[in-house]
Amino acid sequence: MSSAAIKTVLFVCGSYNPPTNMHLRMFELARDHLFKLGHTVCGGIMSPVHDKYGKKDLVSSKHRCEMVRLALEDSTWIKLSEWEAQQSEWTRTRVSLDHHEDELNQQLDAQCTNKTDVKRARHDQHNGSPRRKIQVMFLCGVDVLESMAVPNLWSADDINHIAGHHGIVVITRGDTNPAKFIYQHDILSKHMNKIIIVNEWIKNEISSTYLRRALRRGDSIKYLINDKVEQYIYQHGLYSVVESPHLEVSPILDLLSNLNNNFLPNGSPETHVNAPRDTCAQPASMHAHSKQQRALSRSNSSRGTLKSKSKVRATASGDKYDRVEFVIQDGVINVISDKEAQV
Ligand SMILES: Nc1ncnc2c1ncn2[C@@H]1O[C@H](COP(=O)(O)OP(=O)(O)OP(=O)(O)O)[C@@H](O)[C@H]1O
Ligand SMILES: NC(=O)c1ccc[n+]([C@@H]2O[C@H](COP(=O)(O)O)[C@@H](O)[C@H]2O)c1
Repeated sequence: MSSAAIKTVLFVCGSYNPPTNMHLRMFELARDHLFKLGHTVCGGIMSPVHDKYGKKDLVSSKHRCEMVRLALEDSTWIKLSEWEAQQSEWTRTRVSLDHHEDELNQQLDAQCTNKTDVKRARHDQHNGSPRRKIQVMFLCGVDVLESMAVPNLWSADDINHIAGHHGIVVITRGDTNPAKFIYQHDILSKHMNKIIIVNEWIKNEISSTYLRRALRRGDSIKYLINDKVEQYIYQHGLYSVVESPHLEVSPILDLLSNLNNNFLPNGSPETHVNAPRDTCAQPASMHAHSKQQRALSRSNSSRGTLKSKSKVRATASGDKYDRVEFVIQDGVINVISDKEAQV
């Protein structure tokens, strides 16, 4: 059977704590690469690890599965598998790969009502078992591949089976050299022909660790994670999130939208937000010292250069502040009072 006749399903197990955009990018990168090598990739599986895996800061699999489900709502070909999470204990990756491959092939066989097809499948024996029509390949980042050298973490037999039977697609991460690692590993080097390295040329160091840290500090995680997953994290207060960085500044946004219509197309200086009171006066997009500045900075930062032709005085309020007053003149926003609400 040629590699094009076997359908490939990519399988990634992991913590997904939380799922990041890079977790999904991995699938796209791998599919493009495999397509160029002549494989037919027909699906992807994300399999969140069991709670008993016991990794530090792991939130419950109920939340992690729900976050993966939300992240995948827009994907046409990658699906969540809750099988690992629903077992009574942690499952080795080899066992999970085998389970998903058997399950898919059985379902495909069951759909195969044509008797000759069934006969052919039975006849097509390979090492005593019916030849598979769907191959579930192990997709991982290079850190997981390298963990195969950690003593007692993976059994030699499992590595042999994962590389030899399933095949591995590995995505580069940081300044790593998977080819050298594979060469130095006795078992992996035996299966060099079944291990496909996909170079991520646009280095992307998004990790769940980085996002958890940002959330603990109240920093924004927008554009690193699916919007619905981000909302889910705030709604459920996951990862000791200190506050939503999205202060309610809609009145200011409305105001700026209106002002935009009054701005001249060319010629005026760039708009800056001057710091209120005694804080450093910097363009808000460079550094926001106070919460008010952060709020204004967010409302401004995506708008680029604004051109003003008139002086405007206005006030706006948010959920934490009862009133922010500012004047816009010659493209400069001057905050003139920023009274914090008494709670
Ligand atoms: N930026 C990345 N580049 C390449 N692979 C990645 C990247 N982020 C995650 N992966 C891969 O995604 C899979 C699942 O990742 P998992 O959620 O377990 O780890 P992680 O994102 O590194 O999380 P943490 O930071 O919590 O350790 C692993 O194979 C991991 O190597
Ligand atoms: N022996 C094994 O099968 C084995 C060992 C280590 C990690 N893993 C898997 O790798 C995935 C990623 O784990 P880490 O986040 O610890 O790198 C998890 O889904 C975990 O189950 C499997």
